Amino acid sequence: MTISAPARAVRVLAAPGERHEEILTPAALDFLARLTEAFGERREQLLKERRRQAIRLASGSPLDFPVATAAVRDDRTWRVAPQAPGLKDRRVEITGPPERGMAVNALNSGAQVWMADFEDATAPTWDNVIGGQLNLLDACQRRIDFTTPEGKEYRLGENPATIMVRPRAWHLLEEHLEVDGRPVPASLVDFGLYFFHCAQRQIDAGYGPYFYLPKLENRYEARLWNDIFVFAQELLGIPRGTVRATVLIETITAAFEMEEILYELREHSAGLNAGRWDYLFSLIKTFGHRTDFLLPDRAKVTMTAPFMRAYTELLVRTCHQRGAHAIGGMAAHVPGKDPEAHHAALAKVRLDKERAAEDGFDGSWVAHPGLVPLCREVFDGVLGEHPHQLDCTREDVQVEARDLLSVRRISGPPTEQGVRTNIAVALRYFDAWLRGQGAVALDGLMEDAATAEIARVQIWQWLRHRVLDRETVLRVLDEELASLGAQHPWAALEEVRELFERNALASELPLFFTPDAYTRHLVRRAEGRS
Ligand SMILES: CC(=O)SCCNC(=O)CCNC(=O)[C@H](O)C(C)(C)COP(=O)(O)OP(=O)(O)OC[C@H]1O[C@@H](n2cnc3c(N)ncnc32)[C@H](O)[C@@H]1OP(=O)(O)O
Ligand SMILES: O=CC(=O)O
Ligand SMILES: [Mg+2]
Repeated sequence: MTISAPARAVRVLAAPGERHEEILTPAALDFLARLTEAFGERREQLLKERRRQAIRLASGSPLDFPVATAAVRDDRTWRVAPQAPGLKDRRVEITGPPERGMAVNALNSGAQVWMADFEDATAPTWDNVIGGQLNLLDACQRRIDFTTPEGKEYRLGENPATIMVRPRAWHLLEEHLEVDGRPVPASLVDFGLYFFHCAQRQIDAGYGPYFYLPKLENRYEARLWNDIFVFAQELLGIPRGTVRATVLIETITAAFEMEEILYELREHSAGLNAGRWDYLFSLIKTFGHRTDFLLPDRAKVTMTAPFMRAYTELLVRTCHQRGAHAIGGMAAHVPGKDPEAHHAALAKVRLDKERAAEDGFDGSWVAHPGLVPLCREVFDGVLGEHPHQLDCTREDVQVEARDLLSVRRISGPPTEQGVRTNIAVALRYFDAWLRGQGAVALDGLMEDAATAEIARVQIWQWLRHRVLDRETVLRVLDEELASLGAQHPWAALEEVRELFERNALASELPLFFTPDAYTRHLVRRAEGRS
């Protein structure tokens, strides 16, 4: 493979780690430089457009299905690309960070797909980012087997799951790589390195380079990804249309452009996924200033709330009308060690998967290998021998803007327990994230960047609407920090407190906690070495 030199070079601003040179090859860095040159500016324009849209919505502009694209929605003839090898049957998809042991466990779990996650489940330390790429490269080459110092063996089995990679979202930067003195967009790093090293290898193995795309806010961001796919395929001599990508519908604005997002990506589309946690976060962030969007304790905002039903049913209908898979999101419960809690968790996950399968979803996410058999059993019950239920076109579903925005029916103030839980979750998650762990089990629930965002924006929203007072928050904050310190004497309590205060107590709500926390705490720059 030859790539002619780009006008500008990538500088690596990190000390060389073990085997990093296998990923950060001159050709791979040139490829990243080309992607950055071609798309960096457009990304910045789109981030500005996000801010403009947020201001319009905050000042009362209505959110509705776009008039400008009515023709795309009305045209019943277009369909997305056919299902690619390894993506026809997606009844169970396991997600998790691309950490080595978890990668082997996920690939062997019996799920059809492993979503290797650089986004919600990964704290983007440099070692996690490059280590994750190494694990993907090793998995593609079937050389990922290893034995731990304690003697535990990890061996890749015969029928591993199909790999889909979720790069970090558009708002994040990778500060250990620079082009022209500026950090490289993290999405381009995660996409680009995996594509560069593994696209051809995956094709040779009978699959392809497959992706999950997080936190898109509109059709223009989908168009940007499509253009990146066309460009990357052309540059590396990979046939156009080989890439497949499933877009997470996990922002409130994207829910109004599901058809358009599929349309923009149609030659590379592998459907949509209902990313419920970021969706709730986005809803609170976008409309947090409005009293009719005051949400109660997180535990009370379930998938049966009418506005969540409208969102998931519209997603299934939209996908199936266009020949695309609809994949259900994540139930937060994970198996526990205590038998009673374990059974209760499994029962809750089962209900969630049953609802998804009956609604017409073609498969669903699980957070843990122990949930794979349950999810498979539920979807087997509905799909049988069929790989999907695309013929369930949900003509019965009619969703209007007000259905997606009808939060008032469940709105209300928090309970004291709800406040404490949010503070505890945010603190414990921040602590784990600062130590390089992007997903944790807390009180039987999977917590990751998306759920931590909900925890801190709910506190912010409740304070803003004066259904919670600052003294209570500060008192509970002290108590929960003390409890965290007692359980984890190594916890970075001052940094955790600061993160919480900056992200939950500021008068202006930070859009995400991750960019600032990353720059302050995770970046470990060394002198540039190239
Ligand atoms: C909102 C969203 O975006 S959802 C998608 C993003 N979030 C995620 O992907 C979270 C995925 N899940 C996880 O990371 C984990 O399940 C956690 C952190 C919640 C819990 O992990 P643990 O505390 O290690 O659970 P537990 O002790 O029960 O694990 C038992 C074994 O299963 C493995 N395991 C647990 N979850 C996974 C997973 N998702 N993938 C692969 N292996 C897993 C563990 O590594 C462990 O393996 P080992 O015995 O070889 O060490
Ligand atoms: O990424 C998934 C979500 O629920 O957020
Ligand atoms: Mg998400």
